Amino acid sequence: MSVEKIPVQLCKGVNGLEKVVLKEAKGSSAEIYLYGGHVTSWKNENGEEMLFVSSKAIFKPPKAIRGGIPLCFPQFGSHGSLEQHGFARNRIWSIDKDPPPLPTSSTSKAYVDLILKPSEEDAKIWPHSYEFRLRVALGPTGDLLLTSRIRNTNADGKPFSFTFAYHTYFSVSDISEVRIEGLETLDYLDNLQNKERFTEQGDAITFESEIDKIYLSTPTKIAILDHEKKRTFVIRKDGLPDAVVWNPWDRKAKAMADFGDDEYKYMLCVEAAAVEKPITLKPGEEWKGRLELSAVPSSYCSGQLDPQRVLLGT
Ligand SMILES: O=P(O)(O)OC[C@H]1O[C@H](O)[C@H](O)[C@@H](O)[C@@H]1O
Repeated sequence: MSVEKIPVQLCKGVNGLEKVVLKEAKGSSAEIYLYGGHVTSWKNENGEEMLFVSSKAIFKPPKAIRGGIPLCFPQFGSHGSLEQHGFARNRIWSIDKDPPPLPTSSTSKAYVDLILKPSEEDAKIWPHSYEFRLRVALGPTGDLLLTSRIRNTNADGKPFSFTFAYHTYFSVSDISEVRIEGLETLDYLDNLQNKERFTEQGDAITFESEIDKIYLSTPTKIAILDHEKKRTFVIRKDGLPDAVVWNPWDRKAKAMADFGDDEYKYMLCVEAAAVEKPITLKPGEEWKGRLELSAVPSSYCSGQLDPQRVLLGT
């Protein structure tokens, strides 16, 4: 079904960096910087900000913006020879004026298509040709939809492999009042223990110290319950089997120049990712990774919310 697209507004953001503003008819909005193809804002129809961006975020290349949804490609973390999280989040993307059609069930009218291709410099550090197309869309109920399409365009017949994450920083009212449903009993690699493999215990994940875990082969849906705000973020993902959970806590927060000392209390990263099993593409092949974020009211007080309903619901 073709829907008439709302024209994209391009304007100047922090430090004069260009950004796209998306507005959906019922009032939800999003902002995406061409620097990094980086979503830095997602507001619901009441204008409430759902994502966390540090008050000390630098908004100046080559440093990635601290917060929002950094794109980790072609490498997640230090799982490889490239710089931490690869380089897609440190490059200037372009608006893709004539993208290949993207079959989607969404009736979204507010969306933008961005594209990143390697520069000659990039080819020196990662000797491959690719087209990375990102569509950011607002759904009719204010959901935020990200679709990444990465195609191998190598002319030399060479395949390439990569790891990937949507490194989402969620805004939370108080990290000690947050829990994650959907990752119970899963295996994970603990970045705080030399990436050793462990098995998660059987109930919701809560937070009282630094956490940096890559949960493996997770369900499609994960719920993040914010008790104080009575709000549940629901993550739906496709093509991204893993999920990274990260909060730096106080010591690491103090060590990050672009992060406030106490900001760890107000954020939580739950990152839809493909890390354990790198994705390999032959020339001409394309990978698609989808992320759908929604924020639903959760009558969570005294455990009334039935997380299974949230996770198993439609
Ligand atoms: O500071 P950055 O390069 O953005 O990385 C921030 C964090 O990203 C991920 O969550 C990794 O699992 C963490 O180990 C890392 O500290």
